[in-house]
Amino acid sequence: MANALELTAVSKRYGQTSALDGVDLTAEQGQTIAVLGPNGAGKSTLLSIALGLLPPTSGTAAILGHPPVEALRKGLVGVLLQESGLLEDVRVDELVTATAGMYQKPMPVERALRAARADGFAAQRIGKLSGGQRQRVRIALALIGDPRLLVLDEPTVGLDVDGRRALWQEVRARTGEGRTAVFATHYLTEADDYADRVILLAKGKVVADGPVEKIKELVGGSEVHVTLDAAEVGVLQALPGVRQVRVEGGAAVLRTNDSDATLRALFATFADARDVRTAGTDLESAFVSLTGGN
Ligand SMILES: Nc1ncnc2c1ncn2[C@@H]1O[C@H](COP(=O)(O)OP(=O)(O)OP(=O)(O)O)[C@@H](O)[C@H]1O
Repeated sequence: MANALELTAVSKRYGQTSALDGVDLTAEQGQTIAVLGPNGAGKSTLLSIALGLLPPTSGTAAILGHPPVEALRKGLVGVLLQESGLLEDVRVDELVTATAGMYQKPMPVERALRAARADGFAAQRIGKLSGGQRQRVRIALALIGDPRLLVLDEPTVGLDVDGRRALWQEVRARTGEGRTAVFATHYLTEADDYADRVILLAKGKVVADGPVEKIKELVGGSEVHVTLDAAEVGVLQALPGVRQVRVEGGAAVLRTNDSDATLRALFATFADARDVRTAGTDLESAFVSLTGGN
């Protein structure tokens, strides 16, 4: 069975900027994959190259065994890009119906509208819609071809709770049937809740790739959060067990292999240590640690 998506040694340069640097990615059919990374990490560039919308400087991309442009032409892919333009003067149902006509085996228009929670304003002109309603229309357009692969760039931006829940319900139903979804997001909880696998990008490189649990394990240990009036990072770094220190507002966050030893030394060294709490590694901490704290 062909992979849903395969990127091999993909690099993209814009002048001096290296947007992607030797990225390999293989997505099997039936997976839901989240692409995470700080602003400018290369997520949109990766998705655009995967879709054949942007040529790589080097490397290759394939969708279900086809060159991306051919896969798009065959209607195998549904796409939602950030803030893509929509025709303003047509009704929502007219636009979705016209788009359905471009696919060989589209899903019924009503079903796509319902799945995207756009059925309540199907007769409205697009020009009159709110930002979140427009995003629902983009989702309906991504779904209408009943594609084997969905590629979604920050799909839940601007969506309310109901819209988000509906989207993930649809994605789950589709991957349950062996279809594939790849989405970029800044919402780590979405990756945690809905992705089988996370690809973590930083400065154009894949810094981690695997199930959410594996990504958390990569960082390992636990964290001690503490408020101090004044403390030098170097002193905190030297406490027993501590592997990494970062400062968040007035609090210091110590990543440690031995939270008991760290806590004992912390209280012995700093009389003003307060608001102390410890936590296991969550995806956010792993993200910060693996992407260099951006
Ligand atoms: N058309 C372009 N011309 C020049 N540089 C670009 C262009 N598009 C992207 N870049 C640069 O490539 C890098 C990756 O950008 P990209 O948009 O892929 O990041 P991203 O991870 O999607 O960011 P965000 O989270 O902000 O959406 C950035 O340094 C960006 O400035």
